[in-house]
Amino acid sequence: MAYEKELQIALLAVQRATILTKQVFHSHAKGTLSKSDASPVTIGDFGAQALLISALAHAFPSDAIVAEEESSDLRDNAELRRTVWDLVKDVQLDSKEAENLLGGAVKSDAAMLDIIDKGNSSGGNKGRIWALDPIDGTKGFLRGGQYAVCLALMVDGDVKVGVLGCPNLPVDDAAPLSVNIGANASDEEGKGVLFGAVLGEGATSRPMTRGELQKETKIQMKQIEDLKAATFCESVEAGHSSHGDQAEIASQLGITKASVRMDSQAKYASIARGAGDIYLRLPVRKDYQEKIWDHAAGDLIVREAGGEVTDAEGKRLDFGKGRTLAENKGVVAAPKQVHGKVLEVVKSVLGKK
Ligand SMILES: Nc1ncnc2c1ncn2[C@@H]1O[C@H](COP(=O)(O)OS(=O)(=O)O)[C@@H](OP(=O)(O)O)[C@H]1O
Ligand SMILES: [Mg+2]
Ligand SMILES: [Mg+2]
Ligand SMILES: [Mg+2]
Repeated sequence: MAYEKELQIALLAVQRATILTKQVFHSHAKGTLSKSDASPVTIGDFGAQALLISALAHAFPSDAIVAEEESSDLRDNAELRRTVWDLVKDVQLDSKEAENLLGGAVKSDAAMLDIIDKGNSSGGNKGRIWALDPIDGTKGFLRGGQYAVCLALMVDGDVKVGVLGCPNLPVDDAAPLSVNIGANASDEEGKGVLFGAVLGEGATSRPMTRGELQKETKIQMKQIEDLKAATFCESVEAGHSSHGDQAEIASQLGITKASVRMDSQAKYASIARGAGDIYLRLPVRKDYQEKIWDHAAGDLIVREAGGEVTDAEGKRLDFGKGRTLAENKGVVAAPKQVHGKVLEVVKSVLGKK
């Protein structure tokens, strides 16, 4: 199989990072700060980024990394730095062999800061670049909703490997998507899934563990004949995608079921496994550029499960333009056989505005 080592390292690294995020999820103090764009970041985001990059830098030292967070808030705040370091230094996988593949523990708090900042690549369409989001859906994470730990490898701008760790999604791929899935999240027994895909080799899911990887199962999007019966997923935050446009599109497609709102790339994962059918993310603000780490893994997982992912104009998402999807607006993800129909309605609704 192509990219076998990359997939294995990515799955283990995401699994290890989720041990840390789950620990923070269950702790009272999440160390939340507000970033310059008013979005939140927590000790879980910093800690998970340090663990992910540490693993990548060990296994693939020459690869570039585009990651969401940077260390300046921790350099300016000794107490916060200590809190994150206290988490990072102790988190390890139960399997010694797996932990060795990731290079073991981070050496010191100073090394941790430098590791976090290795995610500062400007991206592009040359060579091997990892795109990583330590906690996607930080608002959801804080609210007790869905969140995802996201990692993707691009080679010359093309996504080759994608991994999503979703601690609060049910393990069972066939579990119906409840409308509350984005609100009443928990990581109790039976929750926690690792999704993976390699270009040309299909997509899989497996239960998340604290050690060795469990056996994977192939996932496929649901074959829908009748769009009226479709379930569509959208963001929780009305500022992240246009609930109004999405409701209008759904209504024109004849969809009668209420949308399922959840944070993070758990939306891509949920449609890829056939729990939902369609993911609509239509822009609210014309000037917002989507970040590559919010889409790279999900885009590949959906396409490898039999779906098509484009922007609102029908263009493939272009991950080779830097840290953002500078050439794309919005996301329309659906099973291949109905994507054209969905896109037609998206264009018509947006065209009338
Ligand atoms: N204005 C605007 N428009 C679109 N997207 C934005 C915007 N602002 C932020 N973000 C990014 O949205 C990421 C979370 O997306 P979600 O789909 O999970 O959003 S939601 O919270 O469920 O509404 C979120 O990722 P995280 O920061 O990793 O949580 C942001 O990168
Ligand atoms: Mg963020
Ligand atoms: Mg994100
Ligand atoms: Mg994030």
